[in-house]
Amino acid sequence: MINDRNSKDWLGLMIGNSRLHWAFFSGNTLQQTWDSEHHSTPVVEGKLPQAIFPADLGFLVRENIPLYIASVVPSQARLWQEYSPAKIITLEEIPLKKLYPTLGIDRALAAIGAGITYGFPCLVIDAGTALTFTAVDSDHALMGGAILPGLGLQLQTLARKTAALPDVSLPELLPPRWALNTPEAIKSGVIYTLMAGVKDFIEHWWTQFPSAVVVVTGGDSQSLWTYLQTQTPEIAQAIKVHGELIFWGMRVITNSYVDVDLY
Ligand SMILES: Nc1ncnc2c1ncn2[C@@H]1O[C@H](COP(=O)(O)OP(=O)(O)OP(=O)(O)O)[C@@H](O)[C@H]1O
Ligand SMILES: CC(C)(CO)[C@@H](O)C(=O)NCCC(=O)O
Ligand SMILES: [K+]
Repeated sequence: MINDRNSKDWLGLMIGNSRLHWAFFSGNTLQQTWDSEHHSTPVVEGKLPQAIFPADLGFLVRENIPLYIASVVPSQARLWQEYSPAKIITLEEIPLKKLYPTLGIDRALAAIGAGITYGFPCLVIDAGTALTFTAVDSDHALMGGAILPGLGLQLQTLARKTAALPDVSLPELLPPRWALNTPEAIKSGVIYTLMAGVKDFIEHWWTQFPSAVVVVTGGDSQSLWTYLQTQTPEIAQAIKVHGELIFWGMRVITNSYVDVDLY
């Protein structure tokens, strides 16, 4: 029950480049997730701002509730340091091998979340502000990955850095490849080339580890999967979409993760 004040309650906060991603857990059970805007002022000591919570979770404001923070935006993370129950998750705590020091904590958490949920080896594609590939082998070692501008960022950058190109948003469905107007031409160019790249990375991954796990996560994961489903249904059917991978990963490194023998 969400409204029982429970000593096992905790919050997870993933600070991404576009926005904040939140999760409310009771012990191991993920109760609810939501997103909120980046903050501009520091959090007052010991008190979370009401504005971060959806209406039905307002009761959490009054509790000294533990908060686990993972951040890829240092200036945003600093705003939370006065909240004393907060703990920043670092790469050293992630039970994966061969992580390099500047690897994004979001990538490491999503990779461990994917491995624990679906098994190793696994490839995570995070379709967020940036789109990342993060591959982990059967020995739980980082094989490597890649970073490129995400779908939304590609569209925004084109509009911002050119005189004649307008802002366009991601379509729900895969657009026609051969466009006869400017907005459709932008959508086609960005989406078809990004999908070709995604397909190429997945196929390469499968040459390394035939039919191994591929999971798509992040703000644009559902759109990406819908486009793939139209363009290459055989690949879409073979991969998974999971919106909460990072929080699955966070659960592993919090004290409340007690019920599973991980390895
Ligand atoms: N309300 C929203 N605000 C911002 N982006 C949104 C929203 N709804 C969907 N999106 C899509 O999500 C994408 C950003 O993904 P996400 O929210 O995972 O990024 P993020 O906050 O930078 O997190 P990360 O750093 O983990 O990628 C954008 O390209 C956009 O198309
Ligand atoms: C690539 C992003 C921006 C994706 O959110 C983040 O994981 C990050 O800032 N990474 C640091 C660089 C790296 O992962 O190699
Ligand atoms: K930067």
